[in-house]
Amino acid sequence: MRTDDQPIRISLFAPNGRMGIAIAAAVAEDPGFEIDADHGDVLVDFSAPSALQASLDRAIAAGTPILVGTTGLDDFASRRIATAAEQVPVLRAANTSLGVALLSDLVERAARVLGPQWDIEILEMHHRMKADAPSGTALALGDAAARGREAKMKAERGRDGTNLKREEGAIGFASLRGGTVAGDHDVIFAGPEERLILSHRAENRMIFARGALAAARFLVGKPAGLYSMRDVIGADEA
Ligand SMILES: NC(=O)C1=CN([C@@H]2O[C@H](COP(=O)(O)OP(=O)(O)OC[C@H]3O[C@@H](n4cnc5c(N)ncnc54)[C@H](OP(=O)(O)O)[C@@H]3O)[C@@H](O)[C@H]2O)C=CC1
Ligand SMILES: O=C(O)C1=N[C@H](C(=O)O)C[C@H](O)C1
Repeated sequence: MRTDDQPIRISLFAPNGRMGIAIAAAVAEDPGFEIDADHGDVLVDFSAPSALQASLDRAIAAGTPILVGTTGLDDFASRRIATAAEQVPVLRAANTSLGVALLSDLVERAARVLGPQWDIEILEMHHRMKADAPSGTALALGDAAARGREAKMKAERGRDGTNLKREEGAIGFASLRGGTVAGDHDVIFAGPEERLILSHRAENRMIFARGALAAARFLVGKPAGLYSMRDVIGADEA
């Protein structure tokens, strides 16, 4: 049994990926953590949708919390996560940066105050190697906006063609890819003759890695359940 003065042991499900390497670097700079491939206090999964069930099974078998940072997950995957969260603590985060956790709260509030007359468009840009589009963060910010409006999400993705007039209440998504961009997100509220733009710029992947460690620290000792980065920063209590 781990005591509070011992480092939190992190098991990386995908240690050789870009995020696996970044998290190992974040652990190396923080004496509060260490890597333990087989006996972690928290399992950290930044991999691919096809690996989700294996990582959830591993956490359940070990009885440890799991951080799921993988994006591109569909509704079926969401149900798998909810089922796993009945047995172990699961924190699902499309974006583990603390800035985006706060942005999600701000977007929800802005959407609530501005109402459906203000159109919402979400623009994201990422590096050329990214597999999924729109980014998980963009979709999660869209969900936050829909919650703020108290409306079901009506997504407009990948516009191309004619007769594309916006559907009332829709949330639009656009994706750019190129270079080494760690992650840019703009949530654009377009109203009559004015725009409000809430933006986040990830300048380096280390922000996701350090946020992942904050999430891991949060998870230690928690009961089974589904958690988010908003729980980590206490956004819903503010
Ligand atoms: N939540 C957040 O803040 C962030 C989330 N992400 C998300 O994290 C995920 C990983 O991103 P990134 O590290 O850049 O991607 P990479 O492609 O660099 O790494 C993915 C890793 O997952 C492994 N992997 C893939 N499929 C499987 C499988 N079926 N079983 C076991 N391991 C597997 C790969 O191993 P191999 O090469 O051997 O196949 C590789 O090591 C993506 O979904 C990305 O969108 C990224 C950044 C931040
Ligand atoms: O693949 C990435 O790199 C990132 N993926 C996450 C996403 O899909 O939102 C988070 C971050 O933007 C970087």
